Amino acid sequence: MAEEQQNGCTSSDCAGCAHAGSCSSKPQDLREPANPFSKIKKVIAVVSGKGGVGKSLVTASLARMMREQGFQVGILDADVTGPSIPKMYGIHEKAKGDEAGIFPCEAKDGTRVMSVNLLLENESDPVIWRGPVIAGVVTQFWTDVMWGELDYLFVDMPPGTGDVPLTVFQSLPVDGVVIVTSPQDLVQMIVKKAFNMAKAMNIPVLGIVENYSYLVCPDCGKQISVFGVSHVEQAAEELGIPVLGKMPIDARLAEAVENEKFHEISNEYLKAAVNQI
Ligand SMILES: Nc1ncnc2c1ncn2[C@@H]1O[C@H](COP(=O)(O)OP(=O)(O)OP(=O)(O)O)[C@@H](O)[C@H]1O
Repeated sequence: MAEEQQNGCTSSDCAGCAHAGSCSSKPQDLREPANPFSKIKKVIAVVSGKGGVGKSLVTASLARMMREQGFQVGILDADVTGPSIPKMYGIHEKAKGDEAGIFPCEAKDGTRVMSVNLLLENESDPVIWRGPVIAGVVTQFWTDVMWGELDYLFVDMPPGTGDVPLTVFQSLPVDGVVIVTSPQDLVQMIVKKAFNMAKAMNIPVLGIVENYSYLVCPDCGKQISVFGVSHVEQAAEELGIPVLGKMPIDARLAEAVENEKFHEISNEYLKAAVNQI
């Protein structure tokens, strides 16, 4: 539940309310200040309605793309119970800090990364914390991490619309959201939940990425729709947002993740996203 306002409304209720701006109960600003050693121009959250649709891969692909364009880029791994970003880049060191805050670790391409895995004694230790504690850690990745000067900070969100996405949307100055989906019908309904959450929090949805859209047969080059016909254009039109890309199942991407060499990847399927984010 979002915070109670004076008249019993919640801060997120204002988004669709006819009295927004004219009633006495203004939405509470719950934003946390960034660390004094952070100067971040744009914060982009990558969300998905459900798990396993390739959200982390899309987050890292967008970060790589902007890095290739010469921008200073960071990734805040808010997927605290299933962190995958450090391993994708082959980062296994521990993050260091001093009294001013924590330093993000740097990938081989210069991308700055912060993840709970960089703070755990042993990176295979499970995180068995309750929602509010996890949400608190994610907020600290904003307030306590010295990101330095960044053009883009990408936030890899946990799947769904739970505690952490709510905290990120309320506590960080998120400039836009990218939604990742897969072609199944069921997931399209789940996409609307992610879309509606961003809308309720007054955060622009920059577009949608469909993953696992097809597979190219290595012998004949035919595109096979493994998970059924794509409905992403239709869903995007309905929601009034652009399609930022359709990604096939591509062994090259999976290998880069497996071999911890994502800093060498160029994900050409998301080229259209450069001008949208
Ligand atoms: N287009 C693709 N081609 C090949 N492999 C892919 C593709 N997309 C994702 N994968 C692989 O699928 C697995 C799941 O992807 P990823 O971790 O990005 O999903 P996620 O949505 O972030 O998962 P979670 O919900 O657990 O956070 C990873 O091993 C990733 O390398």
